[in-house]
Amino acid sequence: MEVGFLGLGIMGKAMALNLLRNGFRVMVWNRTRSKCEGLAEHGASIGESPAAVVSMSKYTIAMLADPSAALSVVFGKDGVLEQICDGKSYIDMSTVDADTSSKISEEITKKGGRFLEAPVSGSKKPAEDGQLIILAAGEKALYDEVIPFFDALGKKSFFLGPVGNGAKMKLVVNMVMGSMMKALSEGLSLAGSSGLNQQTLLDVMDLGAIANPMFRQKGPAMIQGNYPPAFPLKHQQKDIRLALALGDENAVPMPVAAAANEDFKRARSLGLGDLDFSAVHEIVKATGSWGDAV
Ligand SMILES: NC(=O)C1=CN([C@@H]2O[C@H](COP(=O)(O)OP(=O)(O)OC[C@H]3O[C@@H](n4cnc5c(N)ncnc54)[C@H](OP(=O)(O)O)[C@@H]3O)[C@@H](O)[C@H]2O)C=CC1
Ligand SMILES: O=CCCC(=O)O
Repeated sequence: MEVGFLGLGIMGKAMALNLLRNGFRVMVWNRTRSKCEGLAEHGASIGESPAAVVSMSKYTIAMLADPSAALSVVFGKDGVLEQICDGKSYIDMSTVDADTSSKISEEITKKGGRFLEAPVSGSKKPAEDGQLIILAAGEKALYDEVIPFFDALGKKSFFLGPVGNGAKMKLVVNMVMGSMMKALSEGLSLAGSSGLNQQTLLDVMDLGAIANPMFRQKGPAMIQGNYPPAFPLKHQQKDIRLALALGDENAVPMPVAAAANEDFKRARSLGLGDLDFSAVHEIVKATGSWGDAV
């Protein structure tokens, strides 16, 4: 099967490579063209625009930064809408809000195309290893048809019903994740300030009821003040902001997530947006009594 792929950032590059490794013919496009060259070395062809990719592909997958990127790639000049038509499908795996996804879905289907939203849980390494968790919603027949792609990209796919449910599920998960990251950061700071060994704190937590891969993977680097980007902080802040908006719409109070959002916003304002989201630790450290101030 041939497939188009739009957006070759941290996630998109790894995902497109996995499709190639699994024997699919892939045509890629990225706003910054230089990022396409690495994929071409692995056998991808390069499209000159999103429209060019859609014109050559029965299925086109997108993995873009945020709602504004997702909308501009579809609605902009030389965008997806210019070539989508009966017989072609668009699968947006970016993390966006339900309104953005619905807008895209409506216009694609008006043109006769089919649409699926399919944001993912799992970061750079799971993307490289084809171990993502796929949260799909939209047209069920299309979901069934693209399972071979999802099998190459992930370890488990969920079909969650109408368009919007995938986006919402993803935002809820990342709202919890952002709040947990703030809690971990406060725990490390409190341990340090109280004269405890921070690695021992991680070891203790890893053996008990709150053990989880995120603490295990990010904790040691946070102690060292290292934040190589796997999940960029600017995207975590976008997700928690969109989750808070979903909370507003549904009158769900979320004071913990709102407090975490303030720290992620502050981190962005201090230029930490392109680091891993664990860099929020620099903000927690700076506002406490332990560690180096930002
Ligand atoms: N990293 C992670 O761990 C995870 C990320 N996600 C989500 O996946 C999506 C991609 O994340 P990730 O790969 O980390 O992000 P990156 O920041 O690494 O990549 C973003 C991609 O979006 C493109 N882009 C940004 N703005 C525009 C625009 N206006 N028009 C066209 N293209 C644009 C970038 O192009 P260019 O190269 O030109 O800048 C790049 O290809 C996000 O929605 C993120 O929330 C989901 C799960 C995990
Ligand atoms: O959206 C990013 C999620 C990162 C993860 O699930 O580890």
